[in-house]
Amino acid sequence: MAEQKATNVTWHEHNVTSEERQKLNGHKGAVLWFTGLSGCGKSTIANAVDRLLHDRGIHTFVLDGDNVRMGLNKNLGFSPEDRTENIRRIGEVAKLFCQGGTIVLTAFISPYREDRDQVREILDDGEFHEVYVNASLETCEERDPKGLYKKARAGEIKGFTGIDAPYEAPEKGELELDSDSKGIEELANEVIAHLEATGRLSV
Ligand SMILES: Nc1ncnc2c1ncn2[C@@H]1O[C@H](COP(=O)(O)OS(=O)(=O)O)[C@@H](OP(=O)(O)O)[C@H]1O
Ligand SMILES: Nc1ncnc2c1ncn2[C@@H]1O[C@H](COP(=O)(O)OP(=O)(O)O)[C@@H](O)[C@H]1O
Repeated sequence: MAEQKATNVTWHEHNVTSEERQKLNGHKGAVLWFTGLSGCGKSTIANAVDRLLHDRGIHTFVLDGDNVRMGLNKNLGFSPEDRTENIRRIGEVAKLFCQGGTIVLTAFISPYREDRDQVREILDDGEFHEVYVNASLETCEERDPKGLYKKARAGEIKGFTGIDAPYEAPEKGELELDSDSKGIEELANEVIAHLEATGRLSV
């Protein structure tokens, strides 16, 4: 948990309530937290779901690993402490989007269970949906779209998730996607079905 440094700060209540935002949008806010190894399909699936929802008139936004690391989190690397801070900041940003009524899709490895649980903690009941994109290390290494596994195996990248840094799979996630054997379209539709079943796509 990051400590509160600033003193003399006061929380301001919003004038427009989240119920009013939901009514305007026609749906609730949510955080779809995709987690899994590099190359498991987080980004591709999140963007496919984003497209399907957007085309149905749902307000969405994707927060993506590499993009956030080039801006907001450009001062963070891949040490355990930096990964924790990366996820903490992204969790807070996702919370703001969610409060604004958006369905946020995040695509970060987020390897530590405790860090993901912390994000769950700061959100209201029903808002956080941990989506485990389950692809074996073998599958991810085979895909290796950025050639990073090859570099990690060659010792050119140290502390690479799944090779010489840990990945802690979800134990109580809301949804698990089999990215070893199913295609993007099928998996994206499973996510939509989950959102429908949990009532997030209506008021
Ligand atoms: N050491 C190491 N370990 C894992 N990944 C690495 C590393 N170095 C660079 N990359 C690239 O950074 C992407 C992961 O960033 P994340 O912000 O999702 O990581 S984390 O959640 O903070 O662990 C990850 O992208 P994805 O493939 O999209 O997951 C990699 O491309
Ligand atoms: N279920 C899947 N079936 C086949 N190919 C996939 C699947 N999921 C992802 N891919 C492919 O694997 C590669 C890595 O996917 P990506 O979404 O970048 O993963 P991540 O964001 O988890 O690193 C991409 O080339 C993507 O098209």
